[in-house]
Amino acid sequence: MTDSIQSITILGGRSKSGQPEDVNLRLVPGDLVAVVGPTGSGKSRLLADIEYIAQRDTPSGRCILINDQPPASELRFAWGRKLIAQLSQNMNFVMDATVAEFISMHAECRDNSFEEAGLEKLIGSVVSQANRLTGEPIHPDTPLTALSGGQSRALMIADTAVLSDSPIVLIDEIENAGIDRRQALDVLVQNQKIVLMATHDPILALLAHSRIVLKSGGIADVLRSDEGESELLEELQKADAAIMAVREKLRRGERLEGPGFKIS
Ligand SMILES: Nc1ncnc2c1ncn2[C@@H]1O[C@H](COP(=O)(O)OP(=O)(O)OP(=O)(O)O)[C@@H](O)[C@H]1O
Repeated sequence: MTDSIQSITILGGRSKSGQPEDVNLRLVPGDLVAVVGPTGSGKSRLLADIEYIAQRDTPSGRCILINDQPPASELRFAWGRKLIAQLSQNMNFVMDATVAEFISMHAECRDNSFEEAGLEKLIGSVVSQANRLTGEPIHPDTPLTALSGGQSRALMIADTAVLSDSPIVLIDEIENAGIDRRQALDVLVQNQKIVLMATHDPILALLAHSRIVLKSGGIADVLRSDEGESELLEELQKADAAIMAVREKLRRGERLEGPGFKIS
């Protein structure tokens, strides 16, 4: 399905108070968008509108175009549930299988015509993408239940990027533990997903190419990163790296005195 979706367009509806939204936002594969706003501001509604390919028939009155057109009704309902892959914070495996068996099962659910060599290549590709994201390498013959939290998240993200046929990936904050968040977003974007990420984390929001600002159920603004924000991102990433280094020392049971860092 990814091949058949070249764009998603959000046409504005109205906020909770009926204020019209002045929005015509076209997203293409490889776009990374943050969705920001306080609790109750309508983040989930916006994402649900995309998932249902709303045709001015949801509370927000928004219209979603696929490839610049309203979808034919049979496609709307066939696509509906498959449009969005969700990556949530709680990613733990409870299946009694190895990493390679899990990837094979997922691949075969999608397409059961894989030759053994093709499958091996696919497993290698998912595992190597996952290993870009985590400090502790994953091996194909590791049991899923033996993966750490960071390794599980990395495998889920790589599996979604490489194997899921959903063109849109919705991310609920990526926890800053055991995983390289920048690489995680890169893996999805490089695999031509349209990534929408609801977040309150300034680093994640600034890693996005643009951000949708929600207020009272309406899209109040769509901001694009500028030079000032790129500089701020660099500063925040330095501070983040310093905190991570201290956290690592804490984990190793070391004392936490100097060399300190200052945020002026
Ligand atoms: N444009 C809108 N018109 C009418 N109702 C709306 C609109 N946007 C959101 N709502 C409704 O407002 C309520 C809160 O919205 P929603 O759950 O999407 O907020 P949220 O930002 O995801 O909140 P949280 O951060 O707490 O999860 C929901 O009942 C939703 O259906």
